[in-house]
Amino acid sequence: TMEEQSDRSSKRKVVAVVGGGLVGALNACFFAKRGFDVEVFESREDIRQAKVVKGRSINLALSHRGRQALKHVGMEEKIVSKGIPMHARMIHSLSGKQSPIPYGKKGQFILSVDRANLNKELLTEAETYSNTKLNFDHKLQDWNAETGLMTFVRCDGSKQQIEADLIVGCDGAFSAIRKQFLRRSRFNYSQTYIPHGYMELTMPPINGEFAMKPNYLHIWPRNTFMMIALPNLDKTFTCTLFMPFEEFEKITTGDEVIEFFQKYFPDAIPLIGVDALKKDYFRLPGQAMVSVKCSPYHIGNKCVLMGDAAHAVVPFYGQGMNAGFEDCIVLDEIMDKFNDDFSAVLPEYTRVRVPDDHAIADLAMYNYIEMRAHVNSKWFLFRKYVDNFLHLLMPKKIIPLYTMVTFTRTRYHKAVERWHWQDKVINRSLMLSATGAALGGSYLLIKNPPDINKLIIPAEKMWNRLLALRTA
Ligand SMILES: Cc1cc2nc3c(=O)[nH]c(=O)nc-3n(C[C@H](O)[C@H](O)[C@H](O)COP(=O)(O)OP(=O)(O)OC[C@H]3O[C@@H](n4cnc5c(N)ncnc54)[C@H](O)[C@@H]3O)c2cc1C
Ligand SMILES: COc1ccc2c(c1)CN(c1nc(C(=O)N(C)c3cc(Cl)c(F)cc3C(=O)O)c(Cl)s1)C2
Repeated sequence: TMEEQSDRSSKRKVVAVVGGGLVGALNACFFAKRGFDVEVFESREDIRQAKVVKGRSINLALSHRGRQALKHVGMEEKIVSKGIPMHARMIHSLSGKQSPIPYGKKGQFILSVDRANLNKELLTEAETYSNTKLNFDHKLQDWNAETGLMTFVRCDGSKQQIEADLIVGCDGAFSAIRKQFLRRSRFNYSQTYIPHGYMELTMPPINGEFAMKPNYLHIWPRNTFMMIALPNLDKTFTCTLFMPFEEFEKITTGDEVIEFFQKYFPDAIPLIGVDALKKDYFRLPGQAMVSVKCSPYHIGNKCVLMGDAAHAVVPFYGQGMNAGFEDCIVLDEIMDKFNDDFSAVLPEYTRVRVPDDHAIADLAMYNYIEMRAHVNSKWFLFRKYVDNFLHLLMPKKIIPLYTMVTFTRTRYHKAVERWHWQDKVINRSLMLSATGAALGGSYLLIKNPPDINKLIIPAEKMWNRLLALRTA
């Protein structure tokens, strides 16, 4: 049993990782690499043995933070080689016009990776460590924060009691481990379901080739509605449609689906296919998206929450998994600093990581509200041009927020502070140049006044055009 095991090799502490998803599987590698006895407990069956059901290939954007974590356990190369680089966004306008906006310089790209494959590769890597054991069909039902005793239930209804020196809660947004935290005083918790849902649709290849240019993150920004598409190795795209639940509920027949796409994403209809669209759309209902923030992440020297169990974020920054993977590096660095002493490591992890995970949760929610409010293709293009122009003008001074988030390991809360500071600088310099122009202009006007009426119209037209960008 676990007791015997921990008695026998008393020097080797037992770490129980609850949840064998993306973060749990990666964490198992991190802890095994440090020489702990690692036991992973996953409620589902081993996804590597499930018959290859031609299900939907769900994909995710992997960026710098996540790659650094994979690199730490020697997995970066293996995962990157099976990812598809996306060097730019491809903005689809209502008229079907496609405009690329690069993510940055040549080498700056993000990767579209298959979620199921990533999970399988990480589980297999964890298993290569002799001091790691994977336990599938083990659903955590309850655990005791004082004794560290966990109760798992199997699908045949039997129960198993297991204890460990450290419990790492990686059991996702609806974490059972976190339930115990909720019963304790001074535990802060907030969760927000947003009114939008998401639905995945598949865009098949056309004549064996990608239906659209593959090395792009395709976006159809339509204020209230949005669709994005990421490429897969099998030359399909997985499209994610974001729409308020009340809109999902209005569409009940295949024809209404086509009517809706005709209105908002006309160019996507021939690419997905009318029949496929009518069928795919009713495969599953719109899925909910929740944002969870909590603190502290630990209890004593016994338990720590990581990944979505600690911070579920809305996906409007493509950072959820990247942040959860970065959690693993941060904890590992603190373990080095405090020599694996959990009573010092866990409080320090909460102190260091809570501000950053809360910052990315806020950023993602802010971007959701921003995209929903007034981001259509013109405004998206305009904003990114301004970002990139200012960055070109003052590369050291102005770094676009998404660059700090996606291509650096700048602490998330520092990136937000810098973004606010830069916004002030930009607004001030815009004000300065505007007043400068106004003063200079008015001086010239006084000196030789032109026929003012001829001026008003173009200025007003230009201003209205600018505003129209936001609402068109
Ligand atoms: C639409 C959408 C798009 C996204 N796009 C991106 C993206 O582009 N880039 C990105 O970085 N992130 C993205 N994310 C976020 C990403 O999916 C999550 O952040 C990531 O999956 C979190 O990993 P996790 O291991 O913490 O949790 P999960 O992946 O949810 O894994 C939790 C695991 O715990 C298991 N479990 C649950 N309860 C129990 C229990 N009681 N006992 C035992 N096991 C249990 C589950 O079976 C599961 O295997 C997206 C999310 C959504 C919804
Ligand atoms: C699989 O499901 C999903 C769902 C949502 C996302 C992803 C995968 C991947 N996502 C990325 N977002 C950024 C980003 O920084 N921003 C600000 C953006 C935010 C939105 Cl919402 C958007 F549509 C484009 C960009 C953009 O800049 O391209 C990246 Cl960089 S990658 C969002």
